[in-house]
Amino acid sequence: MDANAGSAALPVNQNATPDGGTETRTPQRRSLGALRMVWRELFKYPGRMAVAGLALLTTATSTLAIPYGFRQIVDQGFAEGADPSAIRWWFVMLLGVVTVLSVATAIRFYSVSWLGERVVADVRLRVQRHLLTLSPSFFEENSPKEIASRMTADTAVIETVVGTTVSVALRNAIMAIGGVAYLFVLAPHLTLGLVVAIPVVILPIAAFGRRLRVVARQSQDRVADIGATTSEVFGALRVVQAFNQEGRELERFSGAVERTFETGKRRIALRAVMTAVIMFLIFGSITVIMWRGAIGVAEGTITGGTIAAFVVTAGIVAGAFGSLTEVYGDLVRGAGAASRLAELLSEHPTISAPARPLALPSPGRGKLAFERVTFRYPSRPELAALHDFSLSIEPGETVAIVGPSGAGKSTLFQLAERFYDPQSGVIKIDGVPLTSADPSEIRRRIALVPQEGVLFAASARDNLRYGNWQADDEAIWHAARAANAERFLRELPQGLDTFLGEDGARLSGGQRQRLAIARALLRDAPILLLDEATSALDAESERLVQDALEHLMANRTTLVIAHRLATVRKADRIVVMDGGRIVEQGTHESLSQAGGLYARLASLQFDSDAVAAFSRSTNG
Ligand SMILES: Nc1ncnc2c1ncn2[C@@H]1O[C@H](COP(=O)(O)OP(=O)(O)OP(=O)(O)O)[C@@H](O)[C@H]1O
Repeated sequence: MDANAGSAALPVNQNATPDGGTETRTPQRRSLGALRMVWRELFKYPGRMAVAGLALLTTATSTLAIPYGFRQIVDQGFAEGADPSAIRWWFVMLLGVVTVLSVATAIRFYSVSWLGERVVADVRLRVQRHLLTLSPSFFEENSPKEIASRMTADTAVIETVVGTTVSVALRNAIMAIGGVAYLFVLAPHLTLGLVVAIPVVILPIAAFGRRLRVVARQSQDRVADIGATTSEVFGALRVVQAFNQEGRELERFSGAVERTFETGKRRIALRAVMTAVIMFLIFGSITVIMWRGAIGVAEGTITGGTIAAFVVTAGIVAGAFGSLTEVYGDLVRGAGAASRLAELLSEHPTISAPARPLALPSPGRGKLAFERVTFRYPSRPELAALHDFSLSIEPGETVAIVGPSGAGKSTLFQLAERFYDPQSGVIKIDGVPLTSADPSEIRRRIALVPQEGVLFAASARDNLRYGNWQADDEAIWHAARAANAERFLRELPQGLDTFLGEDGARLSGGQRQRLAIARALLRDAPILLLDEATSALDAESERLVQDALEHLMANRTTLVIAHRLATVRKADRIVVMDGGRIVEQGTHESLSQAGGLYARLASLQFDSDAVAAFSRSTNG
């Protein structure tokens, strides 16, 4: 995958659910080699693995010791004239084995599951740490939803592999091998018969199991459809009721419910048949063995205890083989999940610091220059978002960028933050080309106020400190005051500790903007990139935001994508862009009078009455 060539899109996740049916796309994905990444994580915990391994061995051997105990008890305990002390001894032994088995099972379960949880935690951390270094362009081409599914569902599959599958595989392999060996010791003839019978029992069960999993999956998908229909209807209940569509929506829902029922019916029918077949095969083979055994007992070639031990061991062996047939499928699913995570890890950041980054002058002056920059987004190589673009902004200057949609205004910000590198030309901060500096240094010189004040699901304090994690409460209140955010912050139920909730749903648009401004104030960077919100605010809120912006822009180099008349009028210079080029430059007065693109845009975009009044006043 070559992210630089703009083809960073990951293959679509085929199936990241832990419950089966993973269809991986490439043969390479089918190989279990992808699980190497998981083993490597696992081997970081050798002590825990040793405990798990020991417990595993103990449970497997003590499980096999149970039929041995049975044999002794039946042959000696139930025999006529048996010695009571011998009986006690064998029962005590059996209880001892059961105790060891129980304790070892608990230890095995805990250590193996611990490893599963730990490995998944480590993988999640590793992937997240890596993803945070990738450029925003990666997330344009790969949906965050898809990546989130890898972080949750795929890692859950890996947890199953480590926490269950591997343990099941090892334990059952030991029990199958040990069990068959013991069976041969007990009754070689019967065992030969059993060796033939096991595949006859196991194969149909495995085949049924696979079919059942597919149908179970379809069943789950239908249930998910019900969920989707429900959330859609209730999410838009006002529209549904306003258009009197309740009846139609119920019909649609009933369709989804009936389809779920039909799939469910197929699943339970299959399960019913499967149960009958399995019961017949299992109990049928036990009956046949017992029958052969009974003949052996009658002929005096075998003891009752041996038969008892044989049946119990055969059950254990059959169960072990049954479990082993499922292991491969689980491992393949795990390998698919691991390779999807490995893909994320192998993604190289397109933007990184040079080996020997140049230091930016300190303290920063705030000069920002674009020199003959031509830039095409990797995903749209045919279109130049900036075309031979040059613009130099002096320290402390405020430049307003105006232009129609798609002119390339936001692209300037993307390049100034070095989220992308241009194909030609250079961008400099304080005379240093961005490609020669450390990206984190560059970004430290910039405060960004996006159009929509982004709020994180955290306290108001942390949302503000996003600008500067070192800021104390005094600095926070100082910034809040300057951003006209103090009053509403003080009125929050727990002040700065108030949780702002996902998407900051508890704040109005204007309040969010002022919070974003306060955050940028705390950042206290020499360069300000301000994307003015287009959302209309009421007059009072608008005034508060404008006033806050003035505080923010003071003594800073400001590049503002302007949507407000007040902003362009205060700017030192207005740059009018179209098609990735500068088409006009000047002040509001000069550009309004020039009658070009700016004058046209201004009359549409800004408050037209105000522009008209302004034009009248300057003309007369
Ligand atoms: N991430 C992207 N990938 C591909 N093309 C993009 C991307 N972002 C913007 N473009 C394209 O680049 C051109 C410039 O876009 P840009 O966002 O800079 O315009 P803008 O002037 O900010 O527009 P608006 O005012 O609508 O936000 C447009 O043609 C746009 O379609």
